[in-house]
Amino acid sequence: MSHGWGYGANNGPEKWGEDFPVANGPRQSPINIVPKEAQYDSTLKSLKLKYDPSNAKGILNNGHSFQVDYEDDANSSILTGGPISGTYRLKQFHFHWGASNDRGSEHTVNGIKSPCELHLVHWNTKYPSFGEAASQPDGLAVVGVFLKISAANPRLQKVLDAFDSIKTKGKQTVFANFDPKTLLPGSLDFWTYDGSLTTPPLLESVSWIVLKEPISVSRTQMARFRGLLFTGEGEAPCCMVDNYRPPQPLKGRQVRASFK
Ligand SMILES: NCCOCCOCCNC(=O)c1ccc(S(N)(=O)=O)cc1
Ligand SMILES: [Zn+2]
Repeated sequence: MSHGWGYGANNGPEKWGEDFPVANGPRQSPINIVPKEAQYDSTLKSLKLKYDPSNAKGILNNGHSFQVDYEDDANSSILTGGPISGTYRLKQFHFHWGASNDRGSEHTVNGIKSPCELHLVHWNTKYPSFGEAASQPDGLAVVGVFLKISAANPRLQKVLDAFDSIKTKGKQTVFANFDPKTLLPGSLDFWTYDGSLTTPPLLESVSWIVLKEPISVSRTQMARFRGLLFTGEGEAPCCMVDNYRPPQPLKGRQVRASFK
């Protein structure tokens, strides 16, 4: 692709392999999760998420999604337990969503898409930085949470209220004092498997931890996600929708479940 990657017909997931050959690698993400084929693993520890709301820095429209960035120069917002060993620091969280409520998530369950999926991105502190960790097979851990259409989710309000300030690509604004733990469902039961970043550079460095229980989002709230733009100020506007990669071949990987 002469132009940058995206989600359009000319630069979307079917084309990413041209610039990023790992797109056809052995541990690509997302995947379709088939609960009946997941193996319950009693040795999996419970997930431990300890977040410091004051680590929240800003919210950015990066032209592919929007992300909330966190201070990661200390072990104050961390993930431990689950399938991982050691301590992983929260770097950012972001979402993927569809143009309509019948699609939008990256992982699917029994082939079913959700309208939206939240990703909380963490990096292994055995490496000096996120960038270093991102190229290591045990470098990253991403917690995925499905959003399903139901009552409005008040926990999303602060994020939604920032959208007017980050409508176009490259815009960012201060986003302080936010605890991502408030975005998690009641149960931390999860599926886990070895995978990759779901956007270029598609690095095969992610321990995926996908929560079984979704959180809610209303139709109106989803409509506000779709008001963001892929495009920059002054460019012909293109709505930020369908920014999801479809499921990739499992290639013999085992999906484990933390629950029976
Ligand atoms: N700059 C040093 C090397 O960095 C390589 C990592 O790529 C940087 C930008 N991408 C990401 O950080 C990044 C993070 C998470 C996900 S996802 N959707 O898999 O959770 C996809 C992409
Ligand atoms: Zn993501």
